[in-house]
Amino acid sequence: MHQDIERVLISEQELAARIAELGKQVAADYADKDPIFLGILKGVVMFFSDMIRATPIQCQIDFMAVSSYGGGTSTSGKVRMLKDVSVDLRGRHVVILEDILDSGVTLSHVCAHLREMGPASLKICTLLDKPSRRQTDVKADYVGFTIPNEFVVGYGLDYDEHYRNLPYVGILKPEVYTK
Ligand SMILES: O=P(O)(O)OC[C@H]1O[C@H](OP(=O)(O)OP(=O)(O)O)[C@H](O)[C@@H]1O
Ligand code: HPA
Ligand SMILES: [Mg+2]
Repeated sequence: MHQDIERVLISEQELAARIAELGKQVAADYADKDPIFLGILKGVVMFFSDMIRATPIQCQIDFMAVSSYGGGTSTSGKVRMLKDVSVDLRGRHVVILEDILDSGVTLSHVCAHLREMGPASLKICTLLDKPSRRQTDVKADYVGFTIPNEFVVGYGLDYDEHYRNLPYVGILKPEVYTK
């Protein structure tokens, strides 16, 4: 295990098993809808690639890049859009794929932006949900794991742009971000 990790919260095996289940559920719900899976970069990178391979239906993919945490462990409250969608969402069934729903500031902002584009439907699929931190009333339609109020990294999630390449989700030692 990495020296900065206090403990593994979700192992590689647990991630794979849960994503296989989520993929089956989303595939059943969207089988005839040719959905657009819209990933919110950068944190979603690993979940996105595993999730779409677990969802073997006709679909398209696209990405937005937004950032609000910078080098901190709580939201700055300001969501910077670094890359907008690049396909036409009008009349399409859109499933947002996210790594984590925490304060909800990011997804509230993203959903408001996407609704203006006139999708036929808009749903949220998040690997991790941390409801204890919520500041907005956004709710996910598909949740991989509900997690406690801890700052987690790995499997795409970062602290100050590091740890994204860990294959598991781990709790970061508080001394790493309080020093
Ligand atoms: O619910 P919230 O409190 O808004 O937090 C969730 C968002 O925070 C992280 O993004 P971040 O701004 O760190 O950008 P990144 O994906 O590039 O790491 C994460 O990937 C989510 O998009
Ligand atoms: O717990 C977290 N870890 C990493 N990035 C995050 N963005 C929101 N919450 C988190
Ligand atoms: Mg981040």
